[in-house]
Amino acid sequence: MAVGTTHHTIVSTQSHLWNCKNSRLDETTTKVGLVSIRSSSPGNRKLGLVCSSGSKSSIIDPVQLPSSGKGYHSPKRSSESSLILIRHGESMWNEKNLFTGCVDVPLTPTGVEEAIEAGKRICNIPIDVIFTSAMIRAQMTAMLAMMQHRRKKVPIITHKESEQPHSWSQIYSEHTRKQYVPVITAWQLNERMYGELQGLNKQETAERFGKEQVHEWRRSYEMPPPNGESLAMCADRAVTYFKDQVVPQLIAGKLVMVVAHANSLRSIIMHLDKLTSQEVISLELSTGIPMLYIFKEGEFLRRGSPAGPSEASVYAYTKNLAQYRQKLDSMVQ
Ligand SMILES: O=C(O)[C@@H](CO)OP(=O)(O)O
Repeated sequence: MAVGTTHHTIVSTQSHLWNCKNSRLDETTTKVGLVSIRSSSPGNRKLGLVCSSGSKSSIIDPVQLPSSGKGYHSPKRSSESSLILIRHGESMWNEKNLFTGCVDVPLTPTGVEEAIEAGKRICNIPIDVIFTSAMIRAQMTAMLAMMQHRRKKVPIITHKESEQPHSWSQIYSEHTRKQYVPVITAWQLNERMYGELQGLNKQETAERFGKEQVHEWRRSYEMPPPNGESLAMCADRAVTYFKDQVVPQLIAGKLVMVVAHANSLRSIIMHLDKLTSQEVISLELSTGIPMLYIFKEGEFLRRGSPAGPSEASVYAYTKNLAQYRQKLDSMVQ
């Protein structure tokens, strides 16, 4: 099956990327499966809708986050940056339908294809710094995606676990330094710890404990699985890390990519989109689909999933991205 077709199938079986409770599933959007999100508190936020036909997608109505002054404050108020979020490609335990959590499982060949396809979709979007979890499935995805980037910068993992690996990995050429993208790995972005469900089959667990109980363990905000982390506990570390380490990079004008996991990213998206604990129950992320946010004047503006490197709508939103793409077009590859 062609890579592009694989993506469409995956997304449409899972119905959506951002699908919140009470969301309206528009028939015309199900092909790539993105739907609008209705806010539970009317007037708080406008709907964002990405719709698709064939292999193209475009954004109809960008999300407006509240302009209540609660956003991040940047010293350079006019600065604008972008944030790409990607859930890793299919892992060997996704394929077997096993609870994975903090077990460090690699990608399947399909996951490798998904990562490459994700890279093609974002190959015109500049990336200055990459954050991944400490897990191999996220790191494989980040590296494979970067192989597709037109700028051909080399992603290099930054080892800061102690002084020695850090000092032993210094780069002594200014020219070479300009040609790399630092990859910062952080356990805080790891998948939620699934406790005693890790390694169990999801279907068999639902049969044993009941579908509703298992759904609550998997999707509710507050309820942890037995001896594992709830989404709230996962958010405590993942969102804290995001605020402490990722946001300062964006404020400094850096273009950032974060490659992580279904639930660590659900907690981050819940924060970015200001979803309630009810709304986040229905938030599902497909493997290997990039999601773009523009960070502007201290606010995150969700821009959907770039369908391909030449998708005009992604670049139409920001002058910087458009200029960067023009520059890439004019460069001899
Ligand atoms: O098993 C896991 O670690 C996660 C992600 O694959 O499962 P869930 O579908 O419950 O988010």
